[in-house]
Amino acid sequence: MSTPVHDDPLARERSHLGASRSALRAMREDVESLDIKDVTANWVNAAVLERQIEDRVKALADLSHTPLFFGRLDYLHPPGAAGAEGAEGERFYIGRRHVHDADGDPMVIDWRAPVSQPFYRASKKEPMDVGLRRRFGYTGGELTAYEDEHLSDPAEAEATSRLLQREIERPRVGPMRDIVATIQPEQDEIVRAGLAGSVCVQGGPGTGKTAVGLHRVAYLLYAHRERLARTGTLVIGPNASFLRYIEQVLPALGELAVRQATVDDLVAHVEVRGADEAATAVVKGDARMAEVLRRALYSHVTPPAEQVVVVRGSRRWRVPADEFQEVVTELLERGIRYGAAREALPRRLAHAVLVRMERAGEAPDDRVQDAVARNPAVKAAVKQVWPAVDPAKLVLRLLTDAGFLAAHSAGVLTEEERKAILWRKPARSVRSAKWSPADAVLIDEATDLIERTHSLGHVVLDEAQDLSPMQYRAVGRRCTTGSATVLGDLAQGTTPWATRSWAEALGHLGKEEAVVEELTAGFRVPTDVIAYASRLLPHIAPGLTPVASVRENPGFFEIRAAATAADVVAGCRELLGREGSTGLIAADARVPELAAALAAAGIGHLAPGEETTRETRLTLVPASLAKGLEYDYVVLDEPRAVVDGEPDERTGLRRLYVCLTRAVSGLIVTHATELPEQLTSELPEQPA
Ligand SMILES: Nc1ncnc2c1ncn2[C@@H]1O[C@H](COP(=O)(O)OP(=O)(O)OP(=O)(O)O)[C@@H](O)[C@H]1O
Repeated sequence: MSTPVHDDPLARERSHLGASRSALRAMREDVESLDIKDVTANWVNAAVLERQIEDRVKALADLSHTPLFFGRLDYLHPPGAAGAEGAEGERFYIGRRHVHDADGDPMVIDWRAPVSQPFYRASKKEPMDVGLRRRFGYTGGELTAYEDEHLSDPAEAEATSRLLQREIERPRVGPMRDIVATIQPEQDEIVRAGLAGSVCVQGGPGTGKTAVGLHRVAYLLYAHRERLARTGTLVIGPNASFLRYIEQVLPALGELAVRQATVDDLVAHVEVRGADEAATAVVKGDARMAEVLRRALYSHVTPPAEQVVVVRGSRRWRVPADEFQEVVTELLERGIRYGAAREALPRRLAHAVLVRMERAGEAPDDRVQDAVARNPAVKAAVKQVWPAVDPAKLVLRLLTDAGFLAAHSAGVLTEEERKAILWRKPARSVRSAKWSPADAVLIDEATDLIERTHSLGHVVLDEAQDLSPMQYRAVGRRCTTGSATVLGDLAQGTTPWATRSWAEALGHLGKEEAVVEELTAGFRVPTDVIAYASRLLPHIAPGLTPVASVRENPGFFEIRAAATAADVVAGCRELLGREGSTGLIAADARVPELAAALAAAGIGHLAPGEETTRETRLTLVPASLAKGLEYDYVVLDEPRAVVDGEPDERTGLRRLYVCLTRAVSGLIVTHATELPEQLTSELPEQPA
């Protein structure tokens, strides 16, 4: 005889799941059946409404692979009555979205709601009025398990959650997934930090920085929906393949309107077709360039040499040069943007004329002031004294005209630095110039000097350690009136201008007040592998705390000699025999040879960021693109070549650190040449 439903907790939970699904379906049908003809006769409104309805229907979809709820909280007392005798607390199911029944009573509560917070934060030490915390386990969309913690029961021992562990250990397939079911308390604190403040997170590889940043955006959009819908949000990542890897996390959380971009995308004022040598890019990325640009721009403002004479009818009105100068000085001192001041200038001159008209007994009104401001003599005077400047042309001139650069960088740049940034082959025009990424950032700075950049409500900046000071400024001006979440790892900085300290970076960003948090629990890399990679830490970022892996599965880790590319491919074939994704990471220069060897062996492969399929689970990853990505299994080819692929040893070792920390379940390091000594210093090499 089967157990009746009311005695079988799992059956009861399944029945709640079924009921929640039906309720969600009813919510969706309600929206679908809205007849907008009744609501609006205007076709523009109708089109807007229709789109909103479509979005809402999309947001209410019941996705079979994402369980509707993953947790349950039974509170001890009703809200606001903690400690009240006799009254029972409510029960809430925690999921990705809010679901209510026909009466409007909640069936599932959004994970971001305040009542959901104890699901992530409550502990035996601080139960937050939670009597029971239940986690649910699913297999193929079916609710198959649950796990209870009685937080207020002193007799119950604290235990690690098996379901949590299972989620952490699950094989990785396809793009990044959300972690709503298993956000850890220290991560949750960052996720739910207020919108007003900026947060900076230093964390080693796999500590969940990217995950935390994305969940923070989702949380902020929930808590400040209207404000952020107006002001906008932005997630910045290091490159297109990384953005492809993370792009599905926010939509899966119901957030479809978050822009994701690289810093290069943000500053794409010109077509970038060139590249700088490291020494050049370092100078161009230095914050002192902002001062050079400012000086160069304002050198266009010249003291008025003559009076302005405005002829109206039979009368002539004169604004003497010294009064004109006073207006100019006042505008310079007010610190408004170059362009705004230039726009204000004609009206200021017109005002001076109007004052004279009034003194002469006339009674001019606003229309007269407008007309005077548009008078050709006023326009000509403004053009002379405060000319329009094109930001790209300004940068072009600085980079091509040695005299102009010298004049405006005196005392700011050294002679050597000037030489480093002057183009050897001067371009004739903005269009024909071979702009580099660093040049585009300079143009962005100049653009902002002329016209204020639009500021968003919140910006998440991932892999921040690689930004130059000028890039930080470019990001900072996109959130001057908003806040930022800055994520990074000083040990993974691989650009010549990589961040040395977060305080410095936050200064360039204009967010000096940001709190710096550290995450040290590692969710990706197995213990043995992270211990091996951490041998590099004293050489690449002394003082940083090594990551402590929370994975129980020891994974596997092997170092083996591989004389040829075919040996490397053999390693890949071995790993492809296991479940999940495999990455072959190699120095950029070795990628073509390995691609050929894979093809010769009949093994198909993908490029980073491309989605793995059942047939193709191997990604060939150039070391320069490995950052931020992860694979179940990794073959890391020739560490020495990875190090040597960078301009200096420290950067090389940092690149190697990034590459060594991409594996979730297992790593094979293959090498034909000797391993870098910093890796071999502790353990003798295992036999091949
Ligand atoms: N609380 C968690 N529960 C389950 N998985 C988690 C948790 N936190 C992070 N992860 C997983 O760990 C992996 C690493 O996370 P993430 O990529 O965000 O780390 P990171 O700190 O940005 O790493 P890197 O420095 O290498 O870019 C991801 O697969 C992520 O989903």
